[in-house]
This record gives sequence, structure tokens and C-alpha cells, in this order.
Amino acid sequence: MFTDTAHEATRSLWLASKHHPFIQQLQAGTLPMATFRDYLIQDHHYLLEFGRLYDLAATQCSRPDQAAQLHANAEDLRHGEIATRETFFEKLGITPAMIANTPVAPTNYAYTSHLYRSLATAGVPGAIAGLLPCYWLYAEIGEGLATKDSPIPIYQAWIDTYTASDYTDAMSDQLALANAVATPDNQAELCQIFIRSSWYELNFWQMALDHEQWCVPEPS
Ligand SMILES: Cc1ncc(CN)c(N)n1
Repeated sequence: MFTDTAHEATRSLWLASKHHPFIQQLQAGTLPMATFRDYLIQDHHYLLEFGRLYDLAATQCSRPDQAAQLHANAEDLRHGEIATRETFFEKLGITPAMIANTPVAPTNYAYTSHLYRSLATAGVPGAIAGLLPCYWLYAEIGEGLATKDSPIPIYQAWIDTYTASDYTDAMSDQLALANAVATPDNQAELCQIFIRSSWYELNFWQMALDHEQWCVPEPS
């Protein structure tokens, strides 16, 4: 099965994500709040693109049942993870203006660009393969962190998002969809896309920890 092959191919990248200092500090409660805030703002930009890509893939999908599932994923994302993050923003005093005025960091820009590229070069199956580590890796990270609570309530609330049944159920649907669109002809390409997304996931933690910025400000 495609998902077994892809999972096996990314074992070390996923382990590095699970043991990344960002995740360890989140669980220990030692992650600086400024770092968490920056991560949330970058991730908001990321999740908006994620939803847009699902919608775009749906419009290009020739199978009505799969198109409906892709649209439903976009809606679930907006009503689930993105809506939950709004409550975090309120608690932390992060305003829409702060988000709008924060440029998308280089790694975030590269990751979301990779997702659009996957749709452009490998079609709807490419987009599905590129988006899959986002769901699946976070579910595994949540599972790994569930053994011990973080002493910081908002960090624990973040962890709880990824162990909640609505999230893990949606993740199972993604696995089934990925296996449905994988064929002997496209599997190798989909696997490369999945590996690259997993690599970007790892870089995303480091981007947040480093408060990564462009060396030259964006043109206005
Ligand atoms: C970068 C990233 N990857 C995955 C997820 C979990 N949906 C997320 N919120 N952000």
C-alpha cells in the first residue's frame, strides 16, 4: 500500500520531528511563549493555504465522490483546527492585524509552494500525497505526547487538538483517499512528494524555533 511505503520511507524524518526541541520544549513547558506565538502566526498562514489547496484540488478532481471529500476536508479544517486556533489567538492577544503584518517566513513559503507544485506536476494525487504528512505526522506527534501533560495549559490544548477523535478520524479518511488515488504508475512520484512534505514539516519546527525571517524585507 502507498501509505505503508511512504511511512517507511520517512521514518527517520518523522522521528526527528517527534524529537525536535520545539516539541520537547512544548511538552516540558519550557518553550518560550514568543516562539509559540510566532509558530501560531506562521501556522495560520500555512493552514489557510492548506484549505485553499484542498478546494483547488477538488475543482480539478474528476471523481465526484473524491471532489466532495476534498471540499469537506477544507470545510472541516476551517471549522476544526483553524477555528480552534482562533481561541488561542484570543487568549494570547494575537490580533488579525498582527497576523496580516507578519510576512510568511521562507520555510513556510517554500512548503506551501511545494504543495501547489505537487498539484501542478502530479495532479490531484500529488496534492493529496503532499498534504498527507500534515495530518498524519501531527496525529502521531499528538499520540506520542499524550503520555505526559504539558504544564502550560495552552501547550496542552495544542496537543489535545491532535489526539481528538475528530482530528484522528479525518486523518484516517486521508489515508484511505491517498491509497485510493495511488497507482503503480504514480506511486514513486507520490512517495517523493510525501518525503519532501515530511522534510518541510521538520524544517517548519526549526523555522519557528529560529524565528526565521527573510534577510531582506518583502517588497511592498
Ligand atoms: C505545518 C503544519 N503541519 C501540519 C499541521 C497539522 N494539521 C499543522 N497545523 N501545521
